[in-house]
Order: sequence, then structure tokens, then C-alpha cells
Amino acid sequence: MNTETIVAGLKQVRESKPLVVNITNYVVMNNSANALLALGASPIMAHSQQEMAEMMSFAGALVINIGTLDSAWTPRMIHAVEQANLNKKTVVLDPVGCGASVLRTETSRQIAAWAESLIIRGNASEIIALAGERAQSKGVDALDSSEAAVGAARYLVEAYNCNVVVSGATDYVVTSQGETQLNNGHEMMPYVTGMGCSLSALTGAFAAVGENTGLAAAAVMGVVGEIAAERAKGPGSLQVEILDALYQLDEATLLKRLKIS
Ligand SMILES: Nc1ncnc2c1ncn2[C@@H]1O[C@H](COP(=O)(O)OP(=O)(O)O)[C@@H](O)[C@H]1O
Ligand SMILES: Cc1ncsc1CCOP(=O)(O)O
Ligand SMILES: [Mg+2]
Repeated sequence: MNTETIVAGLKQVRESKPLVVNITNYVVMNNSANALLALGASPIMAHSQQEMAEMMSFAGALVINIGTLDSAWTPRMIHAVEQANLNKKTVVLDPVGCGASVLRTETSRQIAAWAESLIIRGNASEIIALAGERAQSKGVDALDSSEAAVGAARYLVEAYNCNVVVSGATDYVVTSQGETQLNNGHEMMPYVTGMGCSLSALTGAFAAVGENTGLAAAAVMGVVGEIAAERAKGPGSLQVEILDALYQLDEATLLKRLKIS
């Protein structure tokens, strides 16, 4: 059942090329746009309140990534979430660096509370901090294991009526129905900035075609990370190989490589 959902989601994204609106950070705008294109979706990075109502009327989903947050961004993010709600579009929240500062933690909670259809995708330390537990977060990288964040993810599912993807060596997709584990990916992936942000962007593409758990995106990202690592010499080539692997990914390879439980 799960694997069927993943494969069907990939097919649908490629067929319908959904527009994914991203309010994302300065570090990863290019990576995230390229990841969406390589998957088969259509990205737009849009920040202005003046165009968000129009954008959300025809977009498939909204991705909010707080990576380079400042006070000017917060009202834009809230406005975009309001427009997504009005148009019944799913919001993917990437709470980058949640727990590293009060600003990031409080803004993440504000956005999560505002969104009516929500997927949260974060690393373990971010998910733990968002749930109000003590995380080991100092910056944007996880210092906790994804296993340690499953309880926090379950709390967030209840608190915000959402689905949660905790990424890491094992990815956990947590919904009100329970948890799914994915054991793909590669240990070199955290040495490239924006891998988690790309995963969040892909989550938006799948949400646009109705796959609202985050599972398909995590599966695809893990499998392409693994394929790319076999070809890469280090983080530089891994970044490029991931785009190529995303573009080349076929259903048979996805199913053969998938380590899901
Ligand atoms: N140690 C690891 N082994 C395998 N895959 C990993 C590992 N760490 C991260 N990944 C993969 O890298 C991607 C980004 O996850 P993560 O590093 O947790 O996000 P972030 O960049 O937000 O901290 C996910 O697809 C995840 O599965
Ligand atoms: C390094 C950095 N600083 C602010 S946003 C950002 C990118 C984080 O990307 P990811 O969480 O996907 O590694
Ligand atoms: Mg991140």
C-alpha cells in the first residue's frame, strides 16, 4: 500500500508538473528550485505579499522554510499561509534551526498553528525543539538521532493535526495512523547544505498531487541520495549527482532500492 502510494505520487508529479510556491532561505533557493525541476515539478520562489493571493490560487502547494528568517519575513509567511488556507492548499513547514533561537522556535510554532493542511519536515533536533522538548540544536544541523525525535513528532501530529517527517540516518514519517521508517539515503548527505530543504521542497510537489504524508518525498530523496553517493567523489559532486539521479529515477529503480518498514 505504501509503496503504491509512493510510485503513484511520482507518476502524478511528472504528469501534472505542479507549481510549488516556495518562501525559502537565501542559502538554498537554487538547490530547491533545481530539485523540484529535476523531479518533474515546477518551482517558483515568491516572497511578496502583493502577489501571494494570485500565486496561491493556481499553485499546488506552499513550502515555508524559515532558514534565513528575519522580522520582515514573518508577516509574509503568515500571509502566504492564509492564502494557502483560503485556497485549500497544503503547507509544508521546514523549521530550519528551530531550537537554535527563540525567534525560530516561536515563528515555527506560529506558522504551524496557522496552517490548516500541514506537513512538517525537519531534522531530529528541530522536531524535538518544535515540540517543546530539550534538543541539542546549535544551528541548522541535527545533533539528535531521528529515533529520539519520534515521540516529539507524535506530539506534533496531535497538536497541529498534521503529518511529520523526521529526517536523518533513518527517516520517520509520522501520521495519526502510525509511523513508517525509511532506511535509504547516505551518510554523505549532511555534508551538502540544503539536502533537508530539497526534501521539504519535494514534499510540496507530492502534496500538490495529494500525497500529503511526506512519505513519497522522503522515499525519493533517500533513494536518489543513495544512487548519487555511489557516483560522487565527495559533497561537491554529490550535490550535482542528486539532481541527475532525481531526473533519471524510474519506478522500477525506486521500488527495487526502497528500504521501507
Ligand atoms: N546519516 C545519514 N544516512 C543516510 N541518509 C541521511 C543521513 N543523514 C541525512 N540523510 C538524508 O539526508 C536528507 C536530509 O536530511 P537531514 O540531514 O536530516 O536534513 P537537514 O538538512 O534539514 O538537517 C534526508 O533525505 C535524509 O534521509
Ligand atoms: C546553512 C543554512 N543557514 C541558514 S539556512 C541554511 C541551509 C540549511 O539547509 P538544510 O537544513 O537543508 O541543510
Ligand atoms: Mg534543514
